Amino acid sequence: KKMKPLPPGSFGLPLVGQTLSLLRALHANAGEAWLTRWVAAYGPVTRLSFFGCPTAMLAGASGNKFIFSSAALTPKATASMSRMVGRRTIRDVSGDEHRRVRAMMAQFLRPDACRRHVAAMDAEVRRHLDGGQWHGKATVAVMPAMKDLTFDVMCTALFRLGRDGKSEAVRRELSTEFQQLVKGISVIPMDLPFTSFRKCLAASRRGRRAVAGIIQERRVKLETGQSSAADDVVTHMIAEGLPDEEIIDNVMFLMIAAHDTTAALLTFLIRYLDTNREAYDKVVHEQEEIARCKEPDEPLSWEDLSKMRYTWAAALETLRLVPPVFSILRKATADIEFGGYHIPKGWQVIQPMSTTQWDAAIFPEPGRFVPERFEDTSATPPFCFIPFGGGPRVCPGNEFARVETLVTMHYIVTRFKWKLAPGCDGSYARFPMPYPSQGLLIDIEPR
Ligand code: HEM
Repeated sequence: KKMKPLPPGSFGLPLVGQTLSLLRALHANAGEAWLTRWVAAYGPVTRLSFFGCPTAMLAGASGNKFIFSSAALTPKATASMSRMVGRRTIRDVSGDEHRRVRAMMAQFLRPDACRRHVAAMDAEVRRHLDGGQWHGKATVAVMPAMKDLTFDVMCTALFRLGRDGKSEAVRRELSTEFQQLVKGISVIPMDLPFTSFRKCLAASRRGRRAVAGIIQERRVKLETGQSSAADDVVTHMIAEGLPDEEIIDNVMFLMIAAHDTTAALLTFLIRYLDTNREAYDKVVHEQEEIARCKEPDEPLSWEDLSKMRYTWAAALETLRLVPPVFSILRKATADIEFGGYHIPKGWQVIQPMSTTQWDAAIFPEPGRFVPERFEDTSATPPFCFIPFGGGPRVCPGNEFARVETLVTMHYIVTRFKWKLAPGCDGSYARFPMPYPSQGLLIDIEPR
């Protein structure tokens, strides 16, 4: 059988390839334009070189379908990510082992589990908005505030960290170390004295020690009958016999996956609602209707969340425009063929979400914020809207993120009015997570 040709494109300069050019575009929030130019020049299946690795880039819905279903593609973590969280996470295992670890997490992320998290999330969100970062403040830096909030929601709902003196100290320690170590994911992994990467590695080591302490404490409780496997994800993994090093790696990964992404979604939703008053008014109306039917201080219920259809449509539109995860990255474990081209074993395969989510043929006027597009999600063509990925690796935390987003937006919208602070233009850069300039400064006033 005659071998198909390699995809068209260029590997650019040795080692550097297109890495600096694309990273520069992402930092200038021009990544989508860069990709559009590349696809226009070479087509929907192309080759390029990224971080010194030959890479096939797929654009379009059929590429998405392929990347989510091919058994010859496995998730690939960047070297920086592996150094920060470890090499035995859910992303590093496949087949039965992957299904086993995923099931352990899903136990606490499925809709029925999320239903049980609503009360804890509600209390945590109120605690934040009543606390020093929002209450009584004239100006808020949204992204840092949202990172703090989503980190605490995750610690409370998923890891059952309490608020007593010792647990509070562990929480703050983890928060400090994670704020530092997430920066290490987006830098070149050069472990040299005085580099920012080395500082992040030190934070990662301290974070791991703190997680190891939690495992030790949970094991004692489990063995002495003070807790059960159903209590929290760490105890569950211990009861399932996962080795400690794997529990640490998975907890490190979960801690990043569970808070940074949702913080970005909330931040950009607040930004888009500020500049789209019609959508803002509809969200306010929906949330006030819910608040009107409740006693003061009565927590939100699962049923209340089901009434927040427009607010969730606005969140989905935000995920279309600014997906927190920029692209799906895989590695070919065997030679593969796609779209008439040969992709050799060992190559990276990358699928940037914007190639469908910003395609005017799929989402007319793609730069406009139109939540109505998602009022009926069945109208979206398959494999075109993929902020949570797809296939067997689809994000298992999507329901957790939905519930957390809706609870948070309910209290922000019903308690505050906001507008971008003078001097804050709402622009953002990608590292590759989107980060707004000045953390998105808003002026707030109580409603
Ligand atoms: C707006 C919020 C979120 C977005 C946009 C998001 C997006 C994603 C994406 C794109 C993937 C990769 C899928 C792939 O490679 O095919 C993923 C994987 C994952 N996410 Fe999320 N995520 C979010 C929130 C969460 C939350 C809240 C959690 C946990 C509480 C979570 C846990 C995970 C895990 C464990 C994986 C790995 C799944 C696997 O490999 O089987 N995510 N997420």
